[in-house]
Amino acid sequence: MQECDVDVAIIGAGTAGLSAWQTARHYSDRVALIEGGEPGTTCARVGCMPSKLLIAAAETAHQVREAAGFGIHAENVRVDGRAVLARVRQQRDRFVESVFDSMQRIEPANRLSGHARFEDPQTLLVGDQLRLHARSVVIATGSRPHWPDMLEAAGGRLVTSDDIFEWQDLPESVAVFGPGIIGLELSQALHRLGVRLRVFGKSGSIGPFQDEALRDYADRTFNESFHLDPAAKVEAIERDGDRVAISFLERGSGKRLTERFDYLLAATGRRPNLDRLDLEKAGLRLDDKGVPHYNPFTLQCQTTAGQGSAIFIAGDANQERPLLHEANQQGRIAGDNAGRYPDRRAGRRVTPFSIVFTDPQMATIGHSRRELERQLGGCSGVAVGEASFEDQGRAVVMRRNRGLMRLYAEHGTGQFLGAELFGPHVEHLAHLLAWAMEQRSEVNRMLEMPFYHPVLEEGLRSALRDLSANLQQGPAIAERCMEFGPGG
Ligand SMILES: Cc1cc2nc3c(=O)[nH]c(=O)nc-3n(C[C@H](O)[C@H](O)[C@H](O)COP(=O)(O)OP(=O)(O)OC[C@H]3O[C@@H](n4cnc5c(N)ncnc54)[C@H](O)[C@@H]3O)c2cc1C
Ligand SMILES: NC(=O)c1ccc[n+]([C@@H]2O[C@H](COP(=O)([O-])OP(=O)(O)OC[C@H]3O[C@@H](n4cnc5c(N)ncnc54)[C@H](O)[C@@H]3O)[C@@H](O)[C@H]2O)c1
Repeated sequence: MQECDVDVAIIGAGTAGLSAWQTARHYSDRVALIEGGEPGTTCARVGCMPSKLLIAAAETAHQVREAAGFGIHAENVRVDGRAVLARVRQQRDRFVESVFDSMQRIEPANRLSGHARFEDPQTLLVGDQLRLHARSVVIATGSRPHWPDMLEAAGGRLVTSDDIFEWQDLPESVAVFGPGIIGLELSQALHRLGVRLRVFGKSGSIGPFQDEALRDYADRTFNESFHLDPAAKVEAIERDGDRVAISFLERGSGKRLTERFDYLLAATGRRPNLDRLDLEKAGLRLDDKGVPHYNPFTLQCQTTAGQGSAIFIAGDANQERPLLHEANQQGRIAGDNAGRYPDRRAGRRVTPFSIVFTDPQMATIGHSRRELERQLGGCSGVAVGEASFEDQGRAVVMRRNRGLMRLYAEHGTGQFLGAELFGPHVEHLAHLLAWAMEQRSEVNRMLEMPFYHPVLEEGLRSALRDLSANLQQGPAIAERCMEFGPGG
């Protein structure tokens, strides 16, 4: 077996691994990046980018159908499934290509191919041919789709988000298991492209929402378009020729129904790629799911003796916040600390926030209300402000007046602490709120910011005013339309 010495070894050339490589490279020329699967990153190959491409096509079909609501009639809308999927793949391939281009900048000697696993805390076996000794290691191995055993009954008709972008044409029907983030984005897109579907959940949860008011609102809204039961009673899953037969108790009526679908899409969560790393040989303390204990600011893993190890963990592999911008930022922190090891520095972690690209979009910023109540000693510590998009001026203009937002702040200080949003284009409002949290803004200071008219941000102002009133720091909203123009 070939032996090799490096200063830093990074396992996984995804978003976290690439950003770790770039940062660690500031300290040494001997930084190895090891990729054992398909290069190109999850985001570009099977994640963020192809899913948003599919959503963009679905959104277009929806807008054309909805045009009649403005008095504009586009007859005989036809979705060409083959063309839709061909464009998804064509653009997806361009994104993957741009990742390949950036990888070309890495010297060939530093780019290793093969599955890596630990032999001891500072030695990796890469494939069957190479033993790599490293002063420090970054685990950036990402995650993969995970499904419960009961779904296996669908056999070859069981698919995940890794598979569907390779479809040559849209199927007639899909049963989606998991109304989480991936399940909702893909379900709505497929529905709008003409695929018949039903979405089955388990725990009652919908997307990222923790606030019941938002969850119930989203439940009602999605159910106006397609069947979604967040706490479904599924009795049987069986193969029936080329199809999957699913027997379940219908929501509301409790009637036993059996429906057949072309595919069963498992969107039941993702699990970190840690199980084939031989982590027991790395001398790390693991939690009950096999994830190493690590410091969230340095991303340094703990040894079984509770000391800082020479191993760092970033991105989906640690499951803390499995999102692209987090993988990138965590990769930088882990790469910096692996490069300077045994010295290490606490990295700056940004406000948690996530955006789901459904319509209406869903977003969460900061901590959930339940978490804040836990931290601040119950509901008396947390003030809530809300506003609906149903009568919001700009949303009405665009015929997108569905949704609700709830904002949270601390009683006494008036500091803004978090929000859950469901509404049109809330990706932008979510950024404003995340930036306000980064500035540690108080609600009344946020209200002093300029607001144009007529814009969706005026809806945010209404929620902030409600929050200010509930903090007992501002007046109750009486005649808001008179004060700010129609639809504020
Ligand atoms: C359908 C879908 C849509 C998404 N949409 C969004 C979105 O809109 N916005 C957003 O922020 N996030 C989104 N995400 C999440 C985002 O894609 C991930 O958080 C991000 O890509 C994780 O990056 P990573 O570097 O941790 O992992 P990856 O990019 O998966 O990289 C890990 C790499 O490690 C390699 N590897 C694993 N084990 C080994 C080993 N033992 N040896 C060598 N190599 C190994 C793998 O082959 C892989 O290339 C989406 C995810 C999915 C699935
Ligand atoms: N827009 C984005 O930022 C974006 C998009 C896609 C994915 N992601 C990332 O990917 C991660 C994984 O997404 P995900 O949707 O796979 O996970 P998730 O945890 O968001 O959703 C999984 C869902 O499956 C349900 N479920 C579990 N077991 C089930 C069963 N037996 N039957 C029916 N339902 C079941 C859960 O209750 C949950 O609703 C997300 O946490 C997110 O960080 C982000």
